[in-house]
Amino acid sequence: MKVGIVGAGAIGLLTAKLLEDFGHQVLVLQRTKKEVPMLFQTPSGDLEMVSFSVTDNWEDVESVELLIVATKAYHLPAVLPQLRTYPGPLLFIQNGLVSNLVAKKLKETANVFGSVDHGATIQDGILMHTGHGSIRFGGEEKFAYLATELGPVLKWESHIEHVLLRKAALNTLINPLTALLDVRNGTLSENKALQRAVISHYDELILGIPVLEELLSLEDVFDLIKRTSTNTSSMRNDVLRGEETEVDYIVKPLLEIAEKEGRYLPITGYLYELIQSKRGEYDRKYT
Ligand SMILES: NC(=O)C1=CN([C@@H]2O[C@H](COP(=O)(O)OP(=O)(O)OC[C@H]3O[C@@H](n4cnc5c(N)ncnc54)[C@H](OP(=O)(O)O)[C@@H]3O)[C@@H](O)[C@H]2O)C=CC1
Ligand SMILES: CC(C)(CO)C(=O)C(=O)O
Repeated sequence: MKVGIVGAGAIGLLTAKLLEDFGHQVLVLQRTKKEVPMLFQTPSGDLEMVSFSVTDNWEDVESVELLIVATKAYHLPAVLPQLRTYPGPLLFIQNGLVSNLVAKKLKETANVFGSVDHGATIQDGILMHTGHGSIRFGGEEKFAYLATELGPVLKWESHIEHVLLRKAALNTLINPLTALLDVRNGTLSENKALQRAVISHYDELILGIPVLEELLSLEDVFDLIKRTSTNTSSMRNDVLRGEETEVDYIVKPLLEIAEKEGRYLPITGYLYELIQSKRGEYDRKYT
């Protein structure tokens, strides 16, 4: 299948590599022409040479059968207008809950949404696959064929909204704290006080958004923290680099979901504001 990927970042290139390994023809669209990694490191540490087909011309991806948008969520306001005339399907794989934004801006296109469980980063010109996982996606049933055509890289989920909500809750519990305290994920379970803080925050989320209780247990939360214990969360990474964060797409939608039911989430709201305060650093850098 001919697949286009918007964004030559860690997840865009990892997805390209995995799809190419299964025989698909992949073209990666960069914002501006830049060198891409030529080395790939597997989760077990083995190195392989890689080569990607890249372009910075949107016209080149017009004829693909699927376009995967692998930018950060905060890039979407700039990217979505470019996608208005694309016939689709479009697969959005950002962390967070972006479907409302996409639906508002792209009324005519066919959109599906996914969640990435892989870990990936680009360091010293090497694309590193730091954690095995999958890309689960879903939406209108008529797009389930994509999972069959694309092979094991993409897994169809009939209730993708639950997968995305669960992931947003996990990211809300882990990312802001690690970013604010400048600690790796594992510290949240190793430090007893932080462990208690995560438990209180979890209790608040399941009281405020009751459906979460069926989707996410406290054990799941600490299991993920332990599995990613050496990770720098994406929010901590963004804050450290003085970049924008995905807080408006991960944390804010949870506040809004609870608010619709007349509930306020004080811990979540407090963390949201503290992360927003870091935005000042981003604004100072860019304005
Ligand atoms: N990395 C990980 O382990 C995981 C990431 N995710 C999620 O996946 C998404 C992608 O993350 P990740 O790959 O790490 O992020 P990166 O920052 O590595 O990649 C984002 C890429 O998008 C590119 N981009 C931005 N705007 C445009 C544009 N207009 N046209 C073309 N390209 C553009 C950026 O280009 P430029 O270099 O020019 O800025 C950058 O290369 C995020 O939502 C993240 O939360 C989810 C699970 C794990
Ligand atoms: C799962 C976790 C917390 C891994 O670091 C992540 O998705 C992130 O950092 O955004």
